[in-house]
Amino acid sequence: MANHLLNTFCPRIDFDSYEDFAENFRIDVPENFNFAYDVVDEWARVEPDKRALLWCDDHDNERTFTFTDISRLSNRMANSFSAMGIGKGDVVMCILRRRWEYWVTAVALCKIGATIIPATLQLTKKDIVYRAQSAHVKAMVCVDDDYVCGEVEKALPESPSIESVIVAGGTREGWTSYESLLEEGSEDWVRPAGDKATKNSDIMLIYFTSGTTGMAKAVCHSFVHPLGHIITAKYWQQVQEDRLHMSVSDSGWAKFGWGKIYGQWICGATVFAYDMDKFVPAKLLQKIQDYKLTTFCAPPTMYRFMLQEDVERYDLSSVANFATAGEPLNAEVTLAWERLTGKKIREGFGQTEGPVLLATFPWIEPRPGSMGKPSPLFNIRLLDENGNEMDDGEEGAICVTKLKEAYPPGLFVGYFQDPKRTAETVGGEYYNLHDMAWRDSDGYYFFIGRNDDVIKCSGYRIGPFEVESALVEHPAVVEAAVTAAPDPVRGMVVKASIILAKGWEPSDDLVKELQNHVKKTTAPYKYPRIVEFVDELPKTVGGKIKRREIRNADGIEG
Ligand SMILES: CC(=O)SCCNC(=O)CCNC(=O)[C@H](O)C(C)(C)COP(=O)(O)OP(=O)(O)OC[C@H]1O[C@@H](n2cnc3c(N)ncnc32)[C@H](O)[C@@H]1OP(=O)(O)O
Repeated sequence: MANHLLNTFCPRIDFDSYEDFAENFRIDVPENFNFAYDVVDEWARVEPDKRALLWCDDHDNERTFTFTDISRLSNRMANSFSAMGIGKGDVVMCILRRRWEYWVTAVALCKIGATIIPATLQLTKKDIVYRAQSAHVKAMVCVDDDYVCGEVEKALPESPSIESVIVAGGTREGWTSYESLLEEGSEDWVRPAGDKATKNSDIMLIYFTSGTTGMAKAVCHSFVHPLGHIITAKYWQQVQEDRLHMSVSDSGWAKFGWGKIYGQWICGATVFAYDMDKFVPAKLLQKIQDYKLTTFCAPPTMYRFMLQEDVERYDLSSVANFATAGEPLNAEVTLAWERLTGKKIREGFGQTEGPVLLATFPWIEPRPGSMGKPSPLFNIRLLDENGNEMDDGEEGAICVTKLKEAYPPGLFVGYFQDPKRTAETVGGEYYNLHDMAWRDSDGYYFFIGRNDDVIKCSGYRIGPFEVESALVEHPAVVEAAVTAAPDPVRGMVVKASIILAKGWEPSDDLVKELQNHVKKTTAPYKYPRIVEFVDELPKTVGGKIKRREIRNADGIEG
């Protein structure tokens, strides 16, 4: 029964051209849409043996889950979570790497109507406390990992809202075993009705993501969010029903939502998950070859790392479509990839705040350096700081406009319990992404850079203020400015310009010490890979650090 679900949500799914698609694609959002019942359980009902997930790791473990398996296991977990007192609107944070339990947990919480916070394994105690306190986290579900569980245990005394800690993939003293919860939970679960049913406006998911100032912001997605990813999966990644799709991402990132669950399952594709201990480019290439993946997506940095291997040695001919997003893809990379594999890489663009916004859709010939054209779900415009629309060839900020006319399905609905910031950001006519771009006369968009201080490095989004705060906690540092600096492999890296305290001298040892200090104080991926000791920092009259000046001196526009 091909495309059974897509046809339910979209009046039309086949198009003749990009123009036809841009004009006529539509999603009809059902009332009280719930991904767990309306997608997972629905596939289990109509095609019980349909494969949902093929999972493997670095230790010869491999498991296949059908939609029926995910449906039953999530029923069990929903019952166990409920027995632990987790109900509709409660918040559960998951640090599960790419373990299969993540999928079961996400679906179970969706069934209950609870809110999930996916988080990366690199979080420190401080990050966990901050998230637990600001979102009133009631339970933690974590992978059995000494670092992860250790940081959570350190965070518990300052996180009084956390009532339960659950460990997956092992057992630990003081932690409830995930396996035992699965065993104990009944497989009978009835979709709640009335007040207990989820509404489209309820919060399904919160991502914490870096901004320019302060700690990470809590970006809220409603229960409608998964539908927005139909565009991401079907028309950008071009996933195929019953074929394997792989997106490389830890479950803590929005990229996981983009590539490993929502749109893929709505399209009936099988998610391929490789729960790697560490990213080893050769092993990833081997998996693509061995499992004959049909569609593949990874951040540009991973393609750059793979290109340092002997790519020609691998048979990647099963892959019909390669995609990328997360940071700009250099033209040289896409050209080198095409030379070696015969396929171009299709770039997409978006943020944690929504599904794919611009992409090289199927009818569009990829242009090196371009991220493609707008998704039909969004009224994308390039605007100047006064909200005026820019012409072809002119630089403007990418904005999602006409929010008041029709709020696009999949776009975030605000910041958790922060109505002021929500109103300022998405409460008006348009949402400004603060990403600068220009458009050519054929309608292709080209990324220029951020017009704020947020750093994109190796596909990560890093707020300079968090790193500066970590640095000034060290006695050697009087002041620090954190900016992006270009890097051939990682795109950008974090650079710290530091004024030392009296009595401290620049040295390689001190650089290492400061880097390790940041790794311990804030998530390790944020540490400055370049450290420069300076006598003074460029400042405004008001004393604010002019990060832009440092960036420009390093050759970065904007
Ligand atoms: C569209 C989107 O949303 S994109 C998706 C979101 N982003 C991503 O998925 C990120 C993609 N990028 C990556 O995964 C990585 O950068 C990779 C795999 C490409 C490269 O990985 P690595 O170079 O090994 O590390 P990474 O960039 O994560 O940096 C983390 C650093 O902290 C270190 N580190 C990691 N965990 C810890 C820890 N618990 N304690 C101390 N140090 C740690 C790492 O060793 C690394 O330091 P090093 O380079 O000095 O060895």
